[in-house]
Parts: sequence; C-alpha cells; structure tokens
Amino acid sequence: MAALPGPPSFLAKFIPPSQPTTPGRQLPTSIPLPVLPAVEAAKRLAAFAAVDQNIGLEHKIIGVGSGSTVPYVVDRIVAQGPAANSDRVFVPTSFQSKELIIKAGLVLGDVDQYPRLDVTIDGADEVDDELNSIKGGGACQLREKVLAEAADTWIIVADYRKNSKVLGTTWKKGIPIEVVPFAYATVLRDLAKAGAPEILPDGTPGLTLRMGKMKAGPVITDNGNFVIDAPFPVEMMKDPAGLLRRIKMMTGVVEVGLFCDMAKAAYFGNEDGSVQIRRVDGSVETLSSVPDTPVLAQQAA
Ligand SMILES: O=C(CO)[C@H](O)[C@H](O)COP(=O)(O)O
Repeated sequence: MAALPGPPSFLAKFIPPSQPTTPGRQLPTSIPLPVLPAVEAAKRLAAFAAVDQNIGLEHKIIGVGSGSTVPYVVDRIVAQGPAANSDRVFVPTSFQSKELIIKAGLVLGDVDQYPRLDVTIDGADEVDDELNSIKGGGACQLREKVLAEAADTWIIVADYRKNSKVLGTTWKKGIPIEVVPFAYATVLRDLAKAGAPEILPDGTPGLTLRMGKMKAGPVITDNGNFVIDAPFPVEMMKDPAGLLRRIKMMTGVVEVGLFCDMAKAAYFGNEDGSVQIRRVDGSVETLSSVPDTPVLAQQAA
C-alpha cells in the first residue's frame, strides 16, 4: 500500500483539538516520554497496555473510542510504526476520534464500510465489578455502542478513578441518555417516574437535560439529538442490565450510556505506575510497569 497521506492542513489550522494536547502525545518513540500529572499518566498507562495486548499485526479494522484517554491509544498505535499501520483502517466513534485519526495520518473508515471490526478500544466514565460501564460523559454513547457491538473484541481503558464495584459510586452525574429532541420532556417525565430524582441527597441537581458550555441551549450530539443525565438510587444501579432495558423502552430514547456484558477486559492505570487488567472471565492481572516503546514497533520495523 502507498504511504499514508498526511492530515489535511485545513483541519490542523481551524479545528482545535477536542481534548487538551498533552506533552506526551505523538512523540517519536526514541524520545523518553515526558512526566505527566498522575491522572494523565494513569490514562496513558492504561491505553498503552491495552494497545500492546490487544492490537497486533493481524488486526486490520480498529474502532477508536472517544474521550481524554483515547488520544493515548492513538499515540501507541502510531508508535507501532508505519509498517504496522500501512494496511489498517480506523473507524471513529465521534467527531473527536475522527479528528484524532486524521491528524495522526491514519486511514479513516466508517462503520457502513466495516460493520465488523477486529477491536475497538474506548474510555469509560465508570466500570463495575462485572465490567458493566457508564459511558457518554462526552455524549458519544450511541456511536460508541455501535462500534462496541461491531467489534470482535471491545476493550475499556481508564484511570484508577473509574474502577468501581457498583456504577454510580464515583460517577454521580447519572446515566447519559441520548433522546430525540421532540421527546425530551416526555422522557424526562418517564425517567422521573422510573426513580431518577430531580435533586440528589446532597442538594445538587439530579435528573437534567445536559446544557452546552459556551452555547445557549442543550448539548447536541453528533447525531443531532439531546442528552439527559439521569442518576438513579444505588439499589437500581446494582442491576445495570435491568435498568438499561427499562430506559431503552422509553419512547424517544435513542441510546443509553449503560454498556452491559460487552467488554472483554478493562485496563486501569494506577497512580503507582502499575496497570490493573480485569477480564470478563473474572481474572485480574497487574502489570507493574509498561514499557515506553511498544514491542510491536520493533517486530513491524
Ligand atoms: O463515553 C465517553 C464519551 O461519550 C468517554 O469514553 C468517557 O466519557 C470517558 O472519557 P475520559 O477518557 O475522558 O475519562
């Protein structure tokens, strides 16, 4: 295959990165990685370990998730080298990940061309002890779920703050729910009836229509819809699959940010430089460290 095209200059010029660019991104692997603040370092560790263990030379169609951890996934894939990436296609879950793929000089594809993917790696807002997760902090849960289902292997990458036993323990904002604009009021009413409180016990807002920042009015998803954030009492969060079914049945709901029974493994970067890997079979592995350079880069060179 011919050399990969570079990113179109108009993108770099006019579209600022959706996530802050950290000093660790897109450096040649021969330069030591810079020191990052603890949470950023943890995200990077999780992403690097997940790529090393799940993206090999045989993986050609790769789903790229959204959020602030995923840029490190792309960095590690790029660090595998041009030979490894020369015949791969990358499918984004959002505008943000589309931009990451283009700016990294990787080949962009879409799910209508590739309804089956080898691997998708994505972030999460919280993960429970059975690898169910809350997603949609970035309002991308519909496309993220499509690419999670389309992939033979769906992998979560996150920092230590997301590693929970029960969903809703650390992610207090509620379950992100994408709704068609016409139905947002009726869905809010249905969610309240189902048990989502308007005010949380600590006095902060509960059930809410997510509003834009630097924009008057609601957040609009990549699909032109609204997002409702719906917190539920802990007893209900202990049965995420049941809650997912119930919310999904509400007319006007497009997708629910509860991902149940989908992940093969979750990688959590820790403050001490280790990575905890929890797998669907219940096994737990801890890597004490992650090398700066991917092994695959050497194999592929
Ligand atoms: O679901 C998502 C976007 O809709 C993200 O994957 C989730 O919010 C995690 O993001 P981050 O890696 O920034 O913590």
